[in-house]
Amino acid sequence: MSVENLLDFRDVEKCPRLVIKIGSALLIHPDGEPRFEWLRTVAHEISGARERGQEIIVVASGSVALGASMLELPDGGRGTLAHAQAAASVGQVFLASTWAQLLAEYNLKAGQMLLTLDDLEGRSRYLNARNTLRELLERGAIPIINENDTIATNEIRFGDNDRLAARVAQVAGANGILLLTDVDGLYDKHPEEPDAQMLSEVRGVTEEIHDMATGGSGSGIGSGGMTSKLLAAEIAERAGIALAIIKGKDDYPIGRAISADTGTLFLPKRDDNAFKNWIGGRLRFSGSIRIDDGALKALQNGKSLLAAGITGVFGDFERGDVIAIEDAQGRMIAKGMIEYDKEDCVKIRGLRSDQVARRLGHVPRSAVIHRDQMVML
Ligand SMILES: Nc1ncnc2c1ncn2[C@@H]1O[C@H](COP(=O)(O)OP(=O)(O)O)[C@@H](O)[C@H]1O
Ligand SMILES: N[C@@H](CCC(=O)OP(=O)(O)O)C(=O)O
Repeated sequence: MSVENLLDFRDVEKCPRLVIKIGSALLIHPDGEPRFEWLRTVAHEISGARERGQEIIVVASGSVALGASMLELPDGGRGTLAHAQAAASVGQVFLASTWAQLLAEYNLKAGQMLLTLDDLEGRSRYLNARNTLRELLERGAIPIINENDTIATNEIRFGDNDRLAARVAQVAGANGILLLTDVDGLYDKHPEEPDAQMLSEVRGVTEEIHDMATGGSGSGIGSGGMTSKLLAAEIAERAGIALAIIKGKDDYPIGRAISADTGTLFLPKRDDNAFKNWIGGRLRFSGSIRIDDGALKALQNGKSLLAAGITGVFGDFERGDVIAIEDAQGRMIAKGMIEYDKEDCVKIRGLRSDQVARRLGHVPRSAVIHRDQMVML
């Protein structure tokens, strides 16, 4: 299962989970008015994807540009950090409600997540983001993600929604990322230069590729320019996720670019199971969990590990550590990222889910180790 050409981004088998990033320049006219009708065509495409069974996550820029126009701030709100933060605060309310309204026309629910890149670095916040994304997707909602610009500092200036999209894709275990922007793809030099040529495929974001990006945003509405898209492509490449830069200006932009096969596709280095590869590659564990025969059978059938099947807890570990799973005879049968620390595991071993809630006094994660975060040996 991996994306090898642009057409595959629409293929639910090859790309069951897709991140779509929409740049500010697409969302807003130069006079600051939102492009509602255009956005409705994107909502239509998202609903079509959901109907095909594809899970969609949206990374939506535009809060600063929208808020700047609403607050009548100069320089698109990017003159000072205080302006950008105030603009983002006002613009985000509008941005999120616009998405909610347009998706509702297709009977879809929007779930807002405001993140900073830092949120995805720390282990427990990473896990929280991962679980929220998973829950939203399982319930058929569309996560609408933006930077938490009212507190972010560097990100708001450098337009890191491109990198945020790549990190979100990694956290969500997505198979593909589409960066929709106001240019048809990556050109070998600034697209306004007369002999500039578009690249249709990139294997490896080398120095030479980075050198092709010049300056910041072309429109002056966005902020990252091609530079931040290439940084995103590098993250995606390493994470084993295919990424494409496509033109998003026209109505129904995704279908249009994909059927015409125009855009720049960045091929991933490995297959799309980078997270499991990472777990599978772990050689040292801070602890282990012993399970009974019933749980062993469940795991062999692709299920998650529940507290009820745990018979022993060894070593010392924190939530988010990769630990070993042993069968009743003490043979290591799997590795996985654990959702509880050692102390809680001891408290809940052998308990049914309703008993776990009572024992810990809070609503727990349904699984002790989720199947997406487990590798059988
Ligand atoms: N080599 C290049 N190929 C394509 N676009 C480039 C290149 N170098 C700089 N750019 C500029 O990057 C812009 C896209 O970035 P940006 O305006 O930040 O869009 P978005 O708001 O979608 O993130 C293009 O409009 C273009 O002017
Ligand atoms: N988070 C900011 C946008 C940051 C950003 O990456 O912008 P863009 O280059 O237009 O995708 C906002 O909502 O205005």
